[in-house]
Amino acid sequence: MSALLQRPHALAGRSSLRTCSARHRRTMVVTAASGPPIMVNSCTGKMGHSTAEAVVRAGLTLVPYSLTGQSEAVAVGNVGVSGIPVELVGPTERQAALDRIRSQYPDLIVVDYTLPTAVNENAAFYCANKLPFVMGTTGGDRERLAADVAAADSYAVIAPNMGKQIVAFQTMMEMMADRFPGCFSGYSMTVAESHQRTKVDTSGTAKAVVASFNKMGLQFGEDEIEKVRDAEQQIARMGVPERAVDSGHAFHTYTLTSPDGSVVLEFKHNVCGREVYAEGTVDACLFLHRQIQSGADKKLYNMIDVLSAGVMR
Ligand SMILES: NC(=O)C1=CN([C@@H]2O[C@H](COP(=O)(O)OP(=O)(O)OC[C@H]3O[C@@H](n4cnc5c(N)ncnc54)[C@H](OP(=O)(O)O)[C@@H]3O)[C@@H](O)[C@H]2O)C=CC1
Ligand SMILES: O=C(O)C1=N[C@H](C(=O)O)C[C@H](O)C1
Repeated sequence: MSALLQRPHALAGRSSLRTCSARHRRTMVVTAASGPPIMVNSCTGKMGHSTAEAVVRAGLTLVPYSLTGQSEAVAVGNVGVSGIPVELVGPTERQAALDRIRSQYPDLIVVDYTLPTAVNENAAFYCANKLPFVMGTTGGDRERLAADVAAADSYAVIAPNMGKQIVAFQTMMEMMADRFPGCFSGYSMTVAESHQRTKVDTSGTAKAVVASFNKMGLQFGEDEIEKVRDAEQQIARMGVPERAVDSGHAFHTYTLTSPDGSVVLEFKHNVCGREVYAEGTVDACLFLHRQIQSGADKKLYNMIDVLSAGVMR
């Protein structure tokens, strides 16, 4: 019997899916529903694992393979997602593995929740293989990312936040910027974002919201966003519940103040856990599948497109 990684980063012994998974794999192939098969990279991470669980919850086929990084998890062989063994594929085997996977799941859509350092290389790999993908990973060179997708003429949804209600907030900020450009001219702003201490980059969501505030007249650079990663501050100052400090949270506060201090506006969005993003990621996959099936001319989307299409559950 295979030893599985039942939770991300909880290595549970060494085994190889090749020796034990035929029975499981047969089980997984029959779970096919009306949507596309979805391969989640990387199921060893917090977001990847949660998204893979959401795929299963939605009754879609979870492709039982996951591209991952260099960690020892690859040596263990597989990770358990809702009882399904998912084989981990390291960087050196990924092309050969993908060729095999594609012959079994020709319509697959890839989800990427990896690390900022992997974003561009992974996207280049998906583009080179003409794989439609949903990129939830933040950071990396975002301009290059968009340019690579455009050059490859590939289908993709790229967004720093997949949570329906947060995407709605982002949309509202974009609309406000379009409708009232310069409305906060002269105001000053502070932005604080708190995340689990393993988060290496500055929040991509905060960067996107700051871009809208810039259009509203605020002079504010991405480098001025305060990253809160200290547990004591997270609890005492940001109000993060203790249980969410390490397991995953995203608390954002944007405070806008008039030149004389007489007017203050505060925008806040606080999320504990991963589920809201995971569910939105499944919506993005279903949306992308629909666009591909209809042969849509537009190929590169963000989550505001997905929300605006009215397809978020
Ligand atoms: N768009 C959205 O709604 C959201 C986006 N995010 C973003 O998702 C990303 C991941 O976050 P989170 O899951 O918390 O991070 P984790 O650190 O928990 O997971 C990252 C995973 O990426 C894997 N990895 C590293 N390098 C590669 C590679 N080259 N190819 C494939 N896999 C690789 C790691 O595996 P290994 O150890 O084997 O290297 C690890 O399991 C971040 O950028 C975060 O900002 C997070 C929440 C919501
Ligand atoms: O790493 C996280 O956790 C999150 N990352 C995304 C970001 O960088 O904005 C989305 C959300 O904040 C959670």
